[in-house]
Amino acid sequence: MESLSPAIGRNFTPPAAKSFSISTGGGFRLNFLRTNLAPASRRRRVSVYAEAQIDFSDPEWKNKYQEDFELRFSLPHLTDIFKDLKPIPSTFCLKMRTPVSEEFAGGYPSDEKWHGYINNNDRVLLKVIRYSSPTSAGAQCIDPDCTWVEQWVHRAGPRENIYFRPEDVKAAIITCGGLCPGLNDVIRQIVITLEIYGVKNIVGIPFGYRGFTDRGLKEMPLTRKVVQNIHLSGGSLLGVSRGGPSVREIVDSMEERGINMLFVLGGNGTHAGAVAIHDECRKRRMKVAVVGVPKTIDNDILLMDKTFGFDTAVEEAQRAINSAYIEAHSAYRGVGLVKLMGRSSGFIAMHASLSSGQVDICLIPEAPFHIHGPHGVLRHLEYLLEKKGAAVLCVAEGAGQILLQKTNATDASGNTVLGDIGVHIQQEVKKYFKELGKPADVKYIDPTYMIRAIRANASDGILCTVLGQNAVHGAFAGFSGITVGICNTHYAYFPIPEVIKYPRLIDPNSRMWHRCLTSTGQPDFI
Ligand SMILES: Nc1ncnc2c1ncn2[C@@H]1O[C@H](COP(=O)(O)OP(=O)(O)O)[C@@H](O)[C@H]1O
Ligand SMILES: O=P(O)(O)OC[C@H]1O[C@](O)(COP(=O)(O)O)[C@@H](O)[C@@H]1O
Ligand SMILES: [Mg+2]
Repeated sequence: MESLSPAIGRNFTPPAAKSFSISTGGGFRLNFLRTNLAPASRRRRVSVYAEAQIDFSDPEWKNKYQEDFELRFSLPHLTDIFKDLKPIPSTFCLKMRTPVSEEFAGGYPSDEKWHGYINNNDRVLLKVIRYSSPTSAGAQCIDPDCTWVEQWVHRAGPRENIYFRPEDVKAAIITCGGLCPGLNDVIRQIVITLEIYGVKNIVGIPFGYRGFTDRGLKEMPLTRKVVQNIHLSGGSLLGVSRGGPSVREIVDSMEERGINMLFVLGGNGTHAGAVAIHDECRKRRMKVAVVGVPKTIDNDILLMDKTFGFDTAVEEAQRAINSAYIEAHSAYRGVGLVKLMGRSSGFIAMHASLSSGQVDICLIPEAPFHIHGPHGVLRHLEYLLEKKGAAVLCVAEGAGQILLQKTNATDASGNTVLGDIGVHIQQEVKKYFKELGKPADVKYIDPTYMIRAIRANASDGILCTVLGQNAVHGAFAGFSGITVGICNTHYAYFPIPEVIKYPRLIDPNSRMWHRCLTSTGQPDFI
């Protein structure tokens, strides 16, 4: 369960638009705009935050909210810019199993009896819990009464009509940011699906966005043969990087290379880049589809059940926890300490703690804690050593940053370089027990890069397959500036800005975090 923007307050979903307003009692103000359903481009243009309050005494507020939601989640489409663009029947049909011929003289293959296409009006329900009160655990409410408001997003999948002739397509795939299990699986599925549509010109851009401009980095031709076995190893066939050229330089390079489909695999930074590329292409009136596939081991993208690689990371993290447990329990007054990834969200730490059942203390960025003092982590550790003879701590890398010296350093992408909370806790534990004059044998494990570099497990393999295929379907359907995700076990397209407004966080009042606390038995460290 993600928490909401701290600026808005945990029980309220941030909507957008102007001309009617929501009063929240939380002291924030939101505006709504009443519009008739206009073409997607026009609707998006008018959907903006503004400064007025939603009036819940207005009997129409719910309808207005839903209209605005529809507007915010409408998908940018090539026809927003190219009004006269005419679709053609899809070349994607699984009844056509033989290789697509070089010439499409006889028209594109199709089978009228095949019901494998998604209707453009199909929708997926975004929120499935009906909270009856804002005080229900983890409740996300729009109004103070927590009224049920349906929120629908666009169903992903192949459409009957497409907006690119496969022989005109030059598709490029790029992987940016840090590694994540499953990148190769997604690359592989994108290539395979493009080929099924009949695309022959597919390339990989090496080492993230910098591959567009760095001299000496050549694009890599991709075929089914090239990608056939790449999912058997971790990492990215194409390589990754942070930082890189400006959006203008990237789009210049795309223009030069004749790229008209770009598949961008990355996290929130990469997706911000993808939106900027999409906007720049529109400005230049380039007929380009930019489609993202969210890649973040931290699982910090909004609105999705999970992102690919997360399950694998949890499974691998659990192994590290198990080692820490064995070390701690085999030592005299042993303390096992594991640091896991999670820049601003503690999902891996929470899920690995839950799945292992071996963790006594789980620390995440979303739940503040004291190390020292009567309610601090060290005092509880002392209690655990007395009671159980050993203890296991699991800490997310972004936890407790307030306790560390700030460096103000940033990486090439502008992300803050975090202090090492794992090392800090290790030192503090040693110091504390030394001063107490009691033994404590601390074993510290930092499996970060080992976790990130492994290949995807079976469930992530399937997730990557579906996301990769849907990314291609979205591009052929003429959408651009969108991304794809799993939503209540179904697959949906989202306009990119909606999923990167802020990092998805654990709600400390959610059932999942409460379950974790139940499992570890840890107290509040405040
Ligand atoms: N706001 C932004 N606008 C455009 N590009 C961005 C933005 N933020 C990050 N990027 C680019 O996206 C790439 C990946 O970003 P990074 O934050 O490292 O990883 P991630 O995508 O996993 O969050 C980098 O090449 C970076 O330059
Ligand atoms: O050392 P690197 O490569 O910069 O990566 C470290 C960061 O990558 C992450 O694993 C995930 O970051 P991204 O989602 O941006 O790739 C963070 O948890 C961690 O802080
Ligand atoms: Mg990021």
